[in-house]
Amino acid sequence: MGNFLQAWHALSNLQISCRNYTKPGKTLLVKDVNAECRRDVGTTTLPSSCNIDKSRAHMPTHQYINGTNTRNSEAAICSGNPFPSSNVNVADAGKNLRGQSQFRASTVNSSDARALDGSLGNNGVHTSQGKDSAKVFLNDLDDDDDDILENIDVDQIVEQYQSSCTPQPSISKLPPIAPLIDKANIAGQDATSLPPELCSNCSHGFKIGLCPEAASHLQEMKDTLIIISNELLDDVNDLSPEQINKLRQDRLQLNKQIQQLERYLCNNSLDEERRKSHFSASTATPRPFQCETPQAAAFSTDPMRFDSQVHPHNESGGYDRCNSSSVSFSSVDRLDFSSCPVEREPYISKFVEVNYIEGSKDKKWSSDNFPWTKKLEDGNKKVFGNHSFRLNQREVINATMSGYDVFVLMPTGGGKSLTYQLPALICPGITLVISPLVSLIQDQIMHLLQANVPAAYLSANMEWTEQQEILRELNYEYCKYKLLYVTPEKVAKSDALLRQLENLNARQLLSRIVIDEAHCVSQWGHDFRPDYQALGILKQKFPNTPVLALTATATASVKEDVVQALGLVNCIVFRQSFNRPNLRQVYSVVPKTKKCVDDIDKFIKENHYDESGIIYCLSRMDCEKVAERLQECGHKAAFYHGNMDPAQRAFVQKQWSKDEINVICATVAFGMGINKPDVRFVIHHSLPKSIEGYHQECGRAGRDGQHSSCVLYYSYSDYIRVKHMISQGVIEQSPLTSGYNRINTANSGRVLETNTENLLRMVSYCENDVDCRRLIQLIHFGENFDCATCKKTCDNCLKIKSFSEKDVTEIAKQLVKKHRHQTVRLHGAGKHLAKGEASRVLRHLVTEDLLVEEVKKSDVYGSVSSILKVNELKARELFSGRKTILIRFPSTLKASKQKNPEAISAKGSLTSGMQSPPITGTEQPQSKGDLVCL
Ligand SMILES: Nc1ncnc2c1ncn2[C@@H]1O[C@H](COP(=O)(O)OP(=O)(O)OP(=O)(O)O)[C@@H](O)[C@H]1O
Repeated sequence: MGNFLQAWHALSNLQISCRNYTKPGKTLLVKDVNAECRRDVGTTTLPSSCNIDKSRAHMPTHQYINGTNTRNSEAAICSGNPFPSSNVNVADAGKNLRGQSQFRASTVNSSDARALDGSLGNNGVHTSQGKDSAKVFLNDLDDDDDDILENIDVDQIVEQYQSSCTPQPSISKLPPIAPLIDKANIAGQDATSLPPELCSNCSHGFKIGLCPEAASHLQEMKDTLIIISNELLDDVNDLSPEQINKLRQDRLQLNKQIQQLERYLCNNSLDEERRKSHFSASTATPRPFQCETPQAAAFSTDPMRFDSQVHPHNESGGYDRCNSSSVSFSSVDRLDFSSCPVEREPYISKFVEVNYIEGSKDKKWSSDNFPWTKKLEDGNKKVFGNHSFRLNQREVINATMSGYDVFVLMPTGGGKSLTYQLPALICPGITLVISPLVSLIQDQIMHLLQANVPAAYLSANMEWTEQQEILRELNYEYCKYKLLYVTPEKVAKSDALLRQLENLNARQLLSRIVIDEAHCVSQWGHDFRPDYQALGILKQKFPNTPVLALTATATASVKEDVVQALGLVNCIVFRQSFNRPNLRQVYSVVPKTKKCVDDIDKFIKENHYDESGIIYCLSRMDCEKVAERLQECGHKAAFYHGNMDPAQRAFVQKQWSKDEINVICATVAFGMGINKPDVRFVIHHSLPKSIEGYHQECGRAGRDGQHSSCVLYYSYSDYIRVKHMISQGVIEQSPLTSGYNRINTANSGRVLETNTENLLRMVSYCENDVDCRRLIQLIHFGENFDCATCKKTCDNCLKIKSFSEKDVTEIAKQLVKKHRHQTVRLHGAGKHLAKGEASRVLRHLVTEDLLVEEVKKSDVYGSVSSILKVNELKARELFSGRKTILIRFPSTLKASKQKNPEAISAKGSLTSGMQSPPITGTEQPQSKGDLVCL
C-alpha cells in the first residue's frame, strides 16, 4: 500500500501537460483536464450534473442525440462503443497518461521526482533519490517516454488504490487534478458560433458541440449512422413507408451533425495541438542520447558537388519536375522559427475515387530505357553496394520517379528502403520520409551516413535549437540533406515543419514523400497509429509531389483505407506474394496442454537443438516463466519484453544475434528490424492477436531459405485470455503502436472491435484442421493460392494422407445466385454440411475466383466495406455445367462440427477485409446469415 500511496502522490504531483489523473472516486472529463491544469486551477470537484448518469449513459446513442427513437436503438447499444463515453473513469485516465506523447519531463520538479522515485522502485534503473533521481527520470523519459510509462502499471495502482482505500486528503503540494466543469460557462462559451446542428443537447447536458466528450459522441453518431444505414439496406422489405421515411430523415440529420462536429472538433484539436507542439518544442530538455544528426564534417561528400554529380540534367522525357530551377531563396533570417504558431488550415480528409493501376503486371516499369536508368544502376552499385535489383525494386523506382503515387507491398527484408533512397539520390531536392519509430529512423540514418548519403531526422525529443538548425539547413539553396526523416507525430503537430515543407515545395525541392510502414494508417490494420491518419494533409498541400507508401503487411481493406486516408488518386500498386516458397517452413498448430513448456522443450531438442529460435509469449510474466523453465531444461534461453530497460533489451538481443543465447522468449515487442537469417524456429506459446501479426512473426524464421518450423500452441482458453487483455488494453503492443493507440479515445471502440475480429480470425485459423495453412494465411491477404504448391509444408497438408473430394457444385450455384439476387433463399441448401464446411465452400469459391472480394471505403460513413461480388464470367461456366466445384475432405474426417460457437462466425469471415458489414451497393453482402442458412 505504501508503494501505491507514493505512486499516487507522485502522479498527482506531476505538473505535466497531460493531467488525466484525479483522486479515486471522482469523475474526470478528459478533454478539459489539460486546459484546466495548464491554468493551474485549484482543487475542484465535478458538479453533480457531470457525474455519470447511468441511465443516460446507456441510453441508445441514436435516441439521445436526436431525441428520437428507432426500433434499432437496442442494437445501437450492443454494437456501439463498449465503453460508453460518459464512463471516463480514473483507470481510463491512467491509460491516457501512459500513452500521452506530450509527456514532458522538463516541468517535473525535484520533489515530484522524489515521489516518483518511490513509485519506480521496481525498476532497477531508478534507485537514486532527490535531484539525482529526478535527473535519471528526466533522462529516461526523454530517452523513451513510452518505455518509462509502460513501467508504471498505473491501472493496477489506481485500481487497487480505488478498491482498497477511501480517498485521502492530498498531501501533495499541488492540488489534485480535477477540472472544474462550469456548465453554464461552457454552455455560454461559444454557443453563438456553433452551427445549429451542434446545438442539440447531449446526454451530459451540454450542447453537443461544446461537450467535453464530443469526440466520443462523434464516434457514437457514426456507429448509429451505420446501424441506420444497415437497417435501410437489409430490412427495407419489412419496414413501413413511414418507418423508412423516418430512418432516412434520421440518417440525413446524423450525416449533417457528423460533418459539422468533425469540422468543429478538427479545428479545436488543431489549435490545441499547435499550442502544445509549440510549447513542447520550446521547453524540450536535452537528451542524453542524440541521434547523430549529420554535421557538415560527417560527410566526405560535398553536398554541392554531390548534387551536381547525381542530378539528372534536362534530358528529354526525364524527370523534369525535379530539374526545374529553384524558385526563390529565402534567407535564413527570414525564417523565424521561434515566432508564434502560425495558422494551419484545418485538415479535413476528403473522399477520393481511387484509380488503381496494377503495376506488377505492367512490363513498362521494368524497362531499362528510362532516362535515369544509368544513374540508377550506378547508384545501386557504387553507393549501396548491390549488384542488381531485387524483385520489384526497379519497377517501383521507375514508377515513383515518373511522378506517380505508388503503393508497395513487399515482404519484410524485401528491400523497400532502396526504392526511395536511390531516387532520393538521383532527384534534386529532399525526400521526406515518415517512419514510425525513432529507433528505426536512427538505424536508417546510420546506414545512410555510412554510405555517405546525407540524411537527418527531426523529432520532438531533440533540442529545439538542433531542430532549428536542421530546419534552417532545409532553407539553403544547396541543402546538404537528401533525405529528411520524421515521425508521423511531427507532421501532425509541427507547424514549423509544415511551413518548411511548403517553402521547399515552392522552390520545387520537395522531391518525394515516403510513408514507411503505411499499414499504420489504417484502423483496420493490426498496427493502427492515429497520427498516421493526419498524413493525408501532405497530399492536400502538395498534390504534385509523388507519394510512395510502403508496407510489408496489408489486407485489401487496409490497402484501401491507407490509400484513401493518404488521398492518393492515381495509385500504382506493386505487390508481392505473401507466400514464401523459398522458405521451407513447416506451419503447424498443436493443442496446448498444461505441459506446454515441456512439449516445447521436447520439440526443440528433437528438431532444433542448439539452433536459434524465438518463442512468442503473451505476457511479460509468461516470457520469464518459459525462459526459466527452458533454462532448467538445459537451453540457452533468455526473456525479452517491454518492461525491461532498453539497455537490458539491447544486451539480450545482441547475445541472441551472436548465438550466445539460442532461445529468446519474447512478447511482440521483439522482432522489429531484426534480420537474423538463421532463425530455425518461431514458436507461439499463446494465440497471436491477428493473422497479419502471426504472418509477420513467422516471417522471422528461415530468412536464409533453410528449413524452419513455425509451431503454434493453441487452446481456446487462450482466446478468452487474449480477448480479455485486449479489452482491458493491457496486452503488449508491437513497438509500432506501443503507447500510441491508447491516447485516441475517439477511436477506441472501433479499434477494439477490429482487434476482436482479428483475434477471431486467428481462432478460426487454429481450429481449421483441414485446409492448407498457407492457403488460409494467403487468402487473408487477398491472394489466391494453389495448395499443391504447399508441398506438405503445413500440418494439415501433411496429415491428410488421403482425402475424398465432394462435389459441391449445387451449393456453389445457390451461393452465387444468392449473391446475385438477394431474394433467393438458401435455407437448407447445405444442411448435410457442418458449419465449418459450409464456410470452406464459400472460401473455396473465392479461391476459384467465382466470388471476388471488392473493398471500398465509404464516402459517407468513412468505414471500409468488403463485398463479395460474383465473377460473371466464371459464374456462366458454373451454370452452363462446364465447371464443377470439388472440395477435398479428409477421408477420416466426418462432417466436422465446430468446436466453439464464436469460431463459427470467425470462419464465416473468409477473406481478408471483412472488417465491417458491407453497406453500399446492390450486391448482397457476405454475412454470417448466409452461412448459417446453409
Ligand atoms: N538489390 C539489393 N541487393 C542486395 N541487397 C539488398 C538489395 N536491396 C536491399 N538489400 C538489402 O536487404 C536488406 C533489407 O533491406 P530493407 O531494410 O530495405 O528491407 P525492408 O523491405 O525495408 O525490410 P523491413 O520491412 O524489415 O523494414 C538490407 O540489408 C539491404 O541492404
